[in-house]
Amino acid sequence: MAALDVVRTVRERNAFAQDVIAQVIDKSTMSVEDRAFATLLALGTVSARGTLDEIIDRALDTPEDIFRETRDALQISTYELIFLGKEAHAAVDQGVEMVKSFSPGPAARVANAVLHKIVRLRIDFPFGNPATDLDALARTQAFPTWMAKKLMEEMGPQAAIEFMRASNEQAPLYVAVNACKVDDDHVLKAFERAEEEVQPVALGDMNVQGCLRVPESRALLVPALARQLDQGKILVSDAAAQMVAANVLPDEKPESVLEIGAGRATKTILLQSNACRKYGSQIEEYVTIDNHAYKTRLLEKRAEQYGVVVTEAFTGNALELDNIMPDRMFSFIFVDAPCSGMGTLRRHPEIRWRTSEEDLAGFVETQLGMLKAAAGHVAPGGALAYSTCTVTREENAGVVKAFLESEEGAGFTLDQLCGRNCLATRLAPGSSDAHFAVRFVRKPQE
Ligand SMILES: C[S@@+](CC[C@H](N)C(=O)[O-])C[C@H]1O[C@@H](n2cnc3c(N)ncnc32)[C@H](O)[C@@H]1O
Repeated sequence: MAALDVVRTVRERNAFAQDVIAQVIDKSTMSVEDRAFATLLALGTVSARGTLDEIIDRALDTPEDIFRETRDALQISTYELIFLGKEAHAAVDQGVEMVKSFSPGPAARVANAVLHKIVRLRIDFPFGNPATDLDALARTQAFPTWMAKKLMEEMGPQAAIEFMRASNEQAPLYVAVNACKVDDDHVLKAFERAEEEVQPVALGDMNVQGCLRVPESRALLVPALARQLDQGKILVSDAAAQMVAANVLPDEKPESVLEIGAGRATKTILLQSNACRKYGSQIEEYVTIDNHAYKTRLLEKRAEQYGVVVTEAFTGNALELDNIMPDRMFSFIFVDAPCSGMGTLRRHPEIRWRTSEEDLAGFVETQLGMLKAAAGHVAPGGALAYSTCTVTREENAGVVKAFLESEEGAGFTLDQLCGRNCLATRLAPGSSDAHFAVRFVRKPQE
């Protein structure tokens, strides 16, 4: 029933599944095992929603007549039948019980009939040959066809299939040691005392300093470790975000930083923590901007919790930077751009079916607009970094190229990050999300 609550709330409020899970499942009194299963079911159902709807529609004469609540419950049972291979009777009975919990009459009879039909349809899934039929291939991975096609075109078939498979896995849990408050040893000892395992993290050939993998997510419920979180000593964050934050800062400590798209402060905390590691202290003038007031409020609260210096937190449209902070220059600007988020589908399962191919052009316009708006505020000799958590060519290399070819980008050159033109992590089972970052430098005499 908890999974049903999540699926329904995500749909009704257009909410993020992880936020709803945090409220509905993480705060419940269910056992650790029940919570883990409800989370798996909720995340799986939300991420496969479009494919599940298609299967449900195949089992209905008039798909538009079914109540939305009934469909939510059917999606969960269909997910169990098709993707978890659950035994037919158990999945049907459970689905009918779920529907009865809010509508005991005809809706439960409809659910029973539909689920029996889906049991019969199951043998034909994915309704085509995945080797030759893209729709069938997309169904096997519960991806929208346009997304599967795009991944195949950009990555090649094998890498695309691996990427889609990995997107359906459970995301690993990582924490960052907040060097603004403690050193790594302090946190390692806390885990040791709590008898919980943590592992250092390397992505490819790079160690990510202060990044720890926590194999058992329940470890963070242990009071002593939960306290480390409450006290802002550790931060839950994907390893790729940590890797970007560890490597985009310039070699010399910047006098002032502007973070564009600062959201809820995750990168703010990571960047200031890495400033402590790299320069021995936080950046004294640290300004942020995001276009959502509620995120700015949260940013200020979290900055305080994590002991992180934020000198000014603006709410506003970064495309209009010239009006918001005219003539103001920064030695380093970090653009954490809004993007399609396709490198984070494990953590944000709703993205898959909420994003359309047409949305990509809108993201590119904003990303390029942010870089162009930021360009005039980078001090001569200063640096400008650009980061996304996606894998599409147009949002990553495409935006970089378009910026360098633009009038605003003409005064910049692409810098090296760890000896390469860009940082790009790959999504793989048991590893980090896929993030992308580059850094430009403004020519001194510009
Ligand atoms: C990738 S998210 C940033 C995540 C954030 N840096 C963090 O680590 O928590 C991109 C952010 O850009 C913000 N954003 C989108 N369009 C914007 C705009 N035109 N001006 C300012 N911020 C914008 C979004 O609200 C979102 O928080």
